[in-house]
Amino acid sequence: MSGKERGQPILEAEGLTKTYMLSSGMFAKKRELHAVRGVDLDIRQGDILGIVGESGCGKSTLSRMLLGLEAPTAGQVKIGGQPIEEIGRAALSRKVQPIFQDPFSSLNPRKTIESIISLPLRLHGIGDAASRKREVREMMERVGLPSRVARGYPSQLSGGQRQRVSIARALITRPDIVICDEPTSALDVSVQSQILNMLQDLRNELNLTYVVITHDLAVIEHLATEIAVMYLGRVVERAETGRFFDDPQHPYSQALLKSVMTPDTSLSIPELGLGTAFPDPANPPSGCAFHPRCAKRFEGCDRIAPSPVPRDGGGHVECRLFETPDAGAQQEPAMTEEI
Ligand SMILES: Nc1ncnc2c1ncn2[C@@H]1O[C@H](COP(=O)(O)OP(=O)(O)OP(=O)(O)O)[C@@H](O)[C@H]1O
Repeated sequence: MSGKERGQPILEAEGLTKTYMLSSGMFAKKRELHAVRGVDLDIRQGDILGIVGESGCGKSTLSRMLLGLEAPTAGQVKIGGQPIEEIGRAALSRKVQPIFQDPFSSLNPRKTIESIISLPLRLHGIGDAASRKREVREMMERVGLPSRVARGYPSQLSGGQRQRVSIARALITRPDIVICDEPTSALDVSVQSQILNMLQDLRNELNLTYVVITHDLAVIEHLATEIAVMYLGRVVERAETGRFFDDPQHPYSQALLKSVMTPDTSLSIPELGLGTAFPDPANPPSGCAFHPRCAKRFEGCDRIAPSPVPRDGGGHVECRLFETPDAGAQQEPAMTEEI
């Protein structure tokens, strides 16, 4: 489907950039760390965009900016076409809600489950005590929590139940967009797919749009309609999920997919066989940031930054191989293993 047929984006990022200034002492010169570098995204109603990449590539920084929790250094986020600075904090938190990775640390241990789930309603002054109670019970039922746990505390629940509580709390004000940062990585494997299936059902029932941040391609394959692959603060490939898994185009995406074949995807992206470690965002490689690890690099990749090239079926790939049709013929000998 073309972008036009799918209607206007509900969430957009335009040239979104975050540069942190690092100080290494009172008299030392500050250094710049480019966490997110000019990211453009457009997410349509009902989409589930999975953002994947190695630790340190900028996923969480990007999600904090999408939530309005962190101001960008440059660029902007729009919801329904309106810049988020114009929306105001209270209205914004009714439109966009986060679900965090660790349901235990994000739930107040001294509050009852009912009080935790109803907090956003109370903060926004929605309803009276009786209607809030009804809303909470209804939402608990939707997320598969038995009503008897309402008067219990987070420590009495399993990890999966705690994540159901944080999902109920995120959805109680009926947001349009939910930003899920590693929604299942703290959970037992047996519970992960239950939570992913539930997120999918809730999206259909409540007309939600998700951005799912993860290092785990299995989560993307299970849940996402589209994928954005991040590398050192850039989205280096964006595609519809099925097309991506059938035909990953960026050499980094190909290495990521290959890594899924290794057994332990639970803690972080496993060894990618790329020869060198993820680069330091405070000292990024010149040209294409991926070139030191790329088995397909060729003349100029160490000097010239690639530009996005449209992919068949929508999305883009940011690799000079696709800008220069005969580039493969000029490949430099690779220092890394074949991908
Ligand atoms: N407040 C901050 N001050 C300075 N540097 C930061 C800050 N927050 C993040 N960074 C740096 O920005 C880069 C991107 O970090 P970010 O947490 O967004 O990556 P990530 O892909 O989410 O990683 P992870 O999966 O480990 O959370 C990293 O090098 C990180 O050290």
